[in-house]
This record gives sequence, structure tokens and C-alpha cells, in this order.
Amino acid sequence: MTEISEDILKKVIKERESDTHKGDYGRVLLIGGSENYGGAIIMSTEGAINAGTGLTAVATHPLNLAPLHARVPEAMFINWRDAKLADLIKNMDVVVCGPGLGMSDLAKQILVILRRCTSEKQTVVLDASALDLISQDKNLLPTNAGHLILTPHQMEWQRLSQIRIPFQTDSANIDALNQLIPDTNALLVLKSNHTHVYNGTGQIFVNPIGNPGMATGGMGDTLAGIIGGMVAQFGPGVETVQAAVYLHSLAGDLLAKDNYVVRPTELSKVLPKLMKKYSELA
Ligand SMILES: NC(=O)C1=CN([C@@H]2O[C@H](COP(=O)(O)OP(=O)(O)OC[C@H]3O[C@@H](n4cnc5c(N)ncnc54)[C@H](O)[C@@H]3O)[C@@H](O)[C@H]2O)[C@@H](O)CC1
Ligand SMILES: Nc1ncnc2c1ncn2[C@@H]1O[C@H](COP(=O)(O)OP(=O)(O)O)[C@@H](O)[C@H]1O
Ligand SMILES: [Mg+2]
Repeated sequence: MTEISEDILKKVIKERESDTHKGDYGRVLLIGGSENYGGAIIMSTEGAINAGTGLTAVATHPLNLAPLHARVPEAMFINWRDAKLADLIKNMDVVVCGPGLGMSDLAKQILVILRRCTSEKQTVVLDASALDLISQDKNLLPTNAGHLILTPHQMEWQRLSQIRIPFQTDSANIDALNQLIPDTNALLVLKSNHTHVYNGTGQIFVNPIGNPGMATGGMGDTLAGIIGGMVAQFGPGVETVQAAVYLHSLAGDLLAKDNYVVRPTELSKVLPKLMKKYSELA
């Protein structure tokens, strides 16, 4: 087991070359945000954009169009019922699916489309409702994606792995990950006060930072977006995911120095400054 440290940020976050454009920093599509959970996909999108995604698109319920554009005009919008969703998915580097997606039949259909349209070169980050739907039907897993990153909290992992929270030991978690996805490219980010990152080969990375001010709805949605944005720029390896987990908590700790509660939307705002600092320390 390895403890994640600040060094991972210096290693992963690169200074940007002058001769580059938005196409060099990845295309991310975020899918989620039902009528009742629009905030989840907006917070996720804020995480992705503030972590530096080159181009960001959001597939969501049409009710979310105005609030999404009011908060993040950088993001493009598509109605999640639009037939063009399939082609959009095919053109993405990273798809983050699940924040506020909900458990409807439409949400299930979206997972079917995602499974059909993803391919080897793409990374899919699965969070929240997407994981709960997959718990009900494992055939919904988008196994054609080259890289799969699962980001459950302990209750979502209990539903998915059938391992009750007190029995979620490292060895049980690795066995369950390998059983669920017999592919060493899969990563499991098991969120708790000390999030563990596992890969299929049995490596374990533990996040030693973060704080209970971060126990606020939307904090995981934000992390899923940050992971998507960082994978889009720095690749889908386990080091990128460790860096995203550490950066999220570091931002949370920075805000918790003088705030009782850390709002996910405030956390996203401090990411560009932190990333700048670590890009220069490489
Ligand atoms: N503003 C919004 O629109 C929000 C929407 N959300 C969406 O709401 C849907 C349901 O997700 P929830 O996660 O709220 O509901 P869940 O029912 O999946 O899990 C929440 C419950 O799990 C238990 N739990 C045990 N260990 C935990 C751990 N380590 N971390 C977190 N919870 C733990 C807690 O009792 C908690 O109330 C998802 O689609 C999610 O994305 C949430 O992300 C909250 C914010
Ligand atoms: N007590 C805590 N200490 C450190 N980090 C925490 C704590 N509580 C929550 N977090 C972090 O906040 C996030 C919560 O994720 P999640 O439960 O999926 O939130 P949501 O679904 O509401 O967005 C995780 O990254 C978790 O590590
Ligand atoms: Mg969550």
C-alpha cells in the first residue's frame, strides 16, 4: 500500500506548451443531471472545466440548460434524449457518466448507448447513479472502453460488489474489482474519509488528506469531473487518478483552514491556482 503524496501533483501536472490549442487538452462529455439532480452534473462540469479540460460537453435533461450555461458557459449542451448523443460519445476522449443521472428507464437507455458507442481509445468514468444501475444489471458496464474508472462511495461499492461496508478490506475490494471487470486497465476509486485507489494488478494507493468539511452533497460529483478533466489532459493511468484524488482533497483542506464547510463549487474555483503552482514545481 502506498500513501499518495504531494509529489504526484508535481509529476502529473505539466506546464502548458505555447504551441497548443484546446484540442490538445482533451474532449470530455459529462452525462447526468435528471430533473431533480441538475446540480450534480453542473458541479461535475465545474470540476472538469476548472481542472483544465480542453473542450467540455454535457448531456443532460433540458431543464438544466439555462442553469448550466449561467454557471459554466464554457460547456456545450446536448439534450440527453437527442439521437446525436451516440455520435457525440464516439468523438470524445473521456466520458464521465452518472452524477445525478437517476434510476429511470431513460438513464438505463443512456447506459446502453454508452456501452454501444465507446471504444478502445476512450476512458469512461462511472459515478453515482451509473454505478447503482450497473449494480442492478452488470451488462450495462461499458466494457469496450479502453479504460474504466469507477468512483463509488462505500455505499455504492456495497451495492456493486455485494461487500458490506465493514467488510470492504483491500483484498476483498481487489478481488471484487477483478471479478467485475477482468481487465487490468480498470481503476477503482473507493471514496471515504481516506479514499483508496486500486488497480486491477492489486496496487493500492491511499489518500492521507481531506477533511470532514468536505462531507457535503456534490463533493463526489466534483471529483468525478476533476478525474475526467485530468485524464483528458494527462492520460488514463493510475498516477493521473491519484493526482486528481489528492488535488481534490488538497483544495478541500485549503478551504477548510478558514471555513467550517467546504462547498464543492468553491473547491472547483481554487483548482486552477493549485494546478498552476504544481505545474511549475515539476
Ligand atoms: N445537488 C445534487 O443534485 C446532488 C445529487 N446527487 C445525486 O444523487 C444521487 C444519489 O446519490 P447519493 O450518494 O446521495 O445517495 P446514495 O443512496 O447512493 O448514498 C448516500 C448514503 O450512503 C451512505 N454512505 C455510507 N458510506 C458513505 C460514504 N463513504 N460516502 C457517502 N455516503 C455513504 C450514507 O448514509 C448516505 O446517506 C446520485 O445520482 C448523485 O449523483 C448527490 O451527488 C448529492 C448532490
Ligand atoms: N470526512 C471526510 N473526510 C475527507 N473527505 C471526505 C469526507 N467526507 C466526504 N469526503 C469526500 O467527499 C467526496 C464525497 O463523495 P460522494 O459521497 O460521492 O458525494 P456526492 O455524491 O454527494 O457528490 C469523496 O471524494 C470523499 O472522499
Ligand atoms: Mg456521489
